[in-house]
Amino acid sequence: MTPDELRRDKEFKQLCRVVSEAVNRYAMLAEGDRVLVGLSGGEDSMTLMHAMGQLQRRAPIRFEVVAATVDMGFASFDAEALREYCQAWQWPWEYVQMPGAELLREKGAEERPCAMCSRLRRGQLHAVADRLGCNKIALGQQLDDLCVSMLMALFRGGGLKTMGPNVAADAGTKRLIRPLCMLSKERIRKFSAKMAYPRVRSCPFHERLLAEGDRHYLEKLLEQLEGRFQNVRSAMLKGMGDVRLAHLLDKRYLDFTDTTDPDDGKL
Ligand SMILES: Nc1ncnc2c1ncn2[C@@H]1O[C@H](COP(=O)(O)OP(=O)(O)OP(=O)(O)O)[C@@H](O)[C@H]1O
Repeated sequence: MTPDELRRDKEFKQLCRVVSEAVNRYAMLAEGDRVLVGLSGGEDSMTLMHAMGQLQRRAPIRFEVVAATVDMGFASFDAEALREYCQAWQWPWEYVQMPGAELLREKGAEERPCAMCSRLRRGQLHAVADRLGCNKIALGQQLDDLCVSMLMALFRGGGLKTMGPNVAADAGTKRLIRPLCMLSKERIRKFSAKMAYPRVRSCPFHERLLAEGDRHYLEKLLEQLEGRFQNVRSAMLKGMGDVRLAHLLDKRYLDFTDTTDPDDGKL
């Protein structure tokens, strides 16, 4: 697709409308921001980069966008294909390499690699953001990721939480933003199919994580739930934005002297 075709594409326009709504709702962008987009080469972050470009053209504020890719040193990661794509779309692109595969092996983290892998990656992204003077880092997590994280935290006893759309990072020196937080994976996938993104990635643990990983298990569960609860992702999005503290069990937020009934007796 050419840049002109993309700008006219109906699906892309609709997708950007949702991104723009999320950006406004959660005050993700401000005049003069320098935003580093974490570009893994996957369809979410590639789509995020396109959407950020459109926002830049359309938004009443001015902000800069740079993409950054951390090459973790996994065999067959095709950085060249990504470089070519970035060049073709004239995206400013930073490329950093780190011996991630080696570090995972040394630390014996290959059994459960995700947490350490993302911690290492995050460190690199923050370093690039500092070097380039970026005050925000945009990540490509979408609505399904937020729903799955919510369920994961709940089922593992990690509290009622998910990935926030706009959170302080690095001791408050930067903010992490997630402009795709209101878009389902399905919509991004459908759009991505038209874009012919290069196949650049190779997580060596992918097959095993698909078969055994909790995240993938919960992704499948979310799909099953959709069969029973229509628009379950939208319902969860609504729920995550509508916290009823008085009906939860966290004593920090309960007032035992309050006599008003927040839900008028109904649960
Ligand atoms: N190697 C990387 N370099 C830069 N940013 C990355 C990298 N890997 C992940 N990210 C960022 O972190 C986000 C979440 O990571 P995650 O591992 O869930 O993504 P992914 O499934 O590998 O790719 P995507 O979300 O782009 O489809 C990505 O959307 C992207 O913004």
